Amino acid sequence: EKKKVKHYDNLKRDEDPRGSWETLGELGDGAFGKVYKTTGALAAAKVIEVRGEEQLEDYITEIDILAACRHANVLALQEAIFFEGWLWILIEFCPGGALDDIMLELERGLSEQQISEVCCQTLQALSYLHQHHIIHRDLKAGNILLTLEGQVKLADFGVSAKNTNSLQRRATFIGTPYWMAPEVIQCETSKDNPYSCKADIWSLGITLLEAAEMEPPHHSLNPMRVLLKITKSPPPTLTNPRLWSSNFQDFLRRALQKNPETRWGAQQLLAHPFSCAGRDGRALKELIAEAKAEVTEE
Ligand SMILES: COc1ccc(Nc2ncnc(-c3cccnc3Nc3cc(NC(=O)c4cccc(C(F)(F)F)c4)ccc3C)n2)cc1
Repeated sequence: EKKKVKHYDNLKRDEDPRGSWETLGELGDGAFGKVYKTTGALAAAKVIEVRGEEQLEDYITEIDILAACRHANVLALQEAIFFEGWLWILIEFCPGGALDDIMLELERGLSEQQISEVCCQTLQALSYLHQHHIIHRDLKAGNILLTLEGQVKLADFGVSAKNTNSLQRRATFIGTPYWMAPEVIQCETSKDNPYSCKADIWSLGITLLEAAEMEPPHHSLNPMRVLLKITKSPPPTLTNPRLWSSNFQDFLRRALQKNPETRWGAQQLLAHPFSCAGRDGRALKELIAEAKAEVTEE
C-alpha cells in the first residue's frame, strides 16, 4: 500500500513548484541555489535533493523556525514544497545581499551611523528570537542581509555554501569560531547551565567590530588557534578607539563581557544610546545604493 508519509504543517507536498515559481537565474556562484520569481515577489530558493523521509525531518526544524518567525528583521519563509524527491525552501529575496559581501564590494567598513543602524535592527531581531526561546548561534556579517530600503533581515546560512575550501569547511564543523562567545568555547553547556541567548549578544559585539574594521578580531589566526585566544584574552576592543564615539565603545563593553551573567541582554542593549541612534535607517539605505551603484559600474 502507499508508504505512510508524515504531515508537516509548513510543508506542501506533490505540487510542482515550477507551477508558480519560474527560474530567474542563479544567485551568487550557484552554490547558494537559485533565485526564483513568482507572480508576486522575488524569492531566494534553496533546492535540496532529499533521499527519504528521515532526511526530510532534518530540514523541518529550519522550516518550522522560519515559519514561526514573523518579524520585520527576520527573513520570512515564502513556501516550502517537497516534490519528487526535491525540497524547495523559498525565502523573501533581499536584493542588497549580505553585509560582508557589501563591505568587500565597497572595499571599506561601515560608518558609525551605519553600524548603529545595523546594531538597532539586528538587536530587534535577536530580541524577538530570544523571546521565542530561539538562539541564533551563528550571528556574523555574513548572516545579515539587507533590502534596498536599508532594512536588516537576519538569516542563517548554516554551513554556508560560500566556504567551499577545506580550511573554512574544517572551521565550520563547530560553526565559524571567530564570533563564538567564550562560554560556548569552554563548553559551559553542561546541562545545568546550557549557554544562553547571551551567546548571540557576544557575537553581535564581534559582528559590530567586523562591520567597523571589515574583519573580526583574531582574523589572521587559523580557526583552531582562535578558540584558545578568545577564552584566554580580555574582551576585544576597537583597534583605533580615537575614530569612534564613547557611546559605541561603551556599547561594545556591555556586549563583550566574558561573563554571560554580567553581559547585557537584547532588551537592555536596545535602550543603550548607541542602538537608539540607529533608529533612523537612512545611512544603511545610502550604503546599499552605493554598493549597488558599484556593481552596475563594472
Ligand atoms: C551574492 O549576492 C547575493 C544577493 C542577494 C542575496 N539575497 C538573498 N536573500 C534571501 N536569501 C538569500 C539566500 C542566499 C543563499 C542561501 N540562502 C538564502 N536564503 C535562505 C535562507 C534560509 N534560512 C535562513 O536564513 C534561516 C534558517 C534558520 C534560522 C534563521 C533565523 F534564525 F535567522 F531566522 C534563518 C533558507 C533558505 C534560503 C533560500 N539571499 C544573497 C546574495
